[in-house]
Amino acid sequence: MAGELLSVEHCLENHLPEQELKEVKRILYGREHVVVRIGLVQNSIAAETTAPVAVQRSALHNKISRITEAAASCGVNVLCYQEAWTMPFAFCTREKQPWCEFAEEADFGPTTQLCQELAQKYNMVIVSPILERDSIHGDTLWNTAVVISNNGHVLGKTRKNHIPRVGDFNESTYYMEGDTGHVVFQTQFGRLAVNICYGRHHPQNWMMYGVNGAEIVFNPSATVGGLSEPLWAIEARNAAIANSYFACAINRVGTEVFPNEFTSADGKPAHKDFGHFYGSSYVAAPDGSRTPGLSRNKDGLLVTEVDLNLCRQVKDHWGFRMTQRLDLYASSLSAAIMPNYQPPIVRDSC
Ligand SMILES: NC(=O)NCCC(=O)O
Repeated sequence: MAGELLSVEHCLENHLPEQELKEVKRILYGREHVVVRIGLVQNSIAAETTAPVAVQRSALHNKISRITEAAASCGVNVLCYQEAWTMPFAFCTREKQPWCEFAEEADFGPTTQLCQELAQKYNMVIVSPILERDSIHGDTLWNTAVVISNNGHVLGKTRKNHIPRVGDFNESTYYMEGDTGHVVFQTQFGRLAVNICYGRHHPQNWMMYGVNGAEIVFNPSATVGGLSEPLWAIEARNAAIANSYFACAINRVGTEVFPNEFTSADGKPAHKDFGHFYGSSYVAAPDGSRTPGLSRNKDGLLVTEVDLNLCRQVKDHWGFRMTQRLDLYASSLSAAIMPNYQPPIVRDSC
């Protein structure tokens, strides 16, 4: 043998077949900790809202392709974009046209095709939240996240369960309440789920992804400072703690100005913008720690490494999942949703 041995590991890696190497490493070093590099993307729109739909979408495709390349150069394994990333957040307008034209098929639309190319090229799982057009079911629109495996295949889709009816978030005008339940996607880099935007105000929505085994739950959002900023830092972080998983909150940035005025039905003057989308994307861990947030007004890519084994360590330490008494709540809730339900309120008869 020429020269000094570089290291035992190097020698093993060079000479052992993959499966045996794994087993030898387990015997030598103990259980392998799964470290996953997560990327979150927050961005402003890339063209005027008056530009043709195809121009607006392609400008966003270009911007996001560049950010995805940057994520790849940081070694990101799983990348998630913001809610309805291919379009301005036009739901405030209540106009159907041209905004419904942004909807596209989840399985084979142009955005999914782009994400498939990127996922395969960079060996990266991509979570791509879009406005979905489901032509098989009567052209129904949904607010959907498409999950693309790192081999470029569409792993599946999950739809937004809770639709906001607050302020200018008039989203029920555009798409239906999701019908995919609380799907969890087993990927090479862990079990992922997606709780889209307004679902973050519903602890039971977060909870169900945990019940179904998620280790990382993304919350791609679009929300404005005047409405939700005081809640932002709390909700995903609390979800991570309560459910012993990693929670990743993503919000878009900038102020989007629309061609026609709309009102907020509050007696105040009509206006053309939604307010400021405040970014501030972050990742929270099951032990309650969190990353700093991204900027309130700049495009950003947050890259963070997470050890998925922390989910189990925290479960064993705190026991929140073990003590959560799902049986108690299942029977209480089954009773509470009945039309003739009488809440067990004990009243003072005097
Ligand atoms: N997109 C969306 O669901 N926004 C609702 C506003 C919020 O939840 O802060």
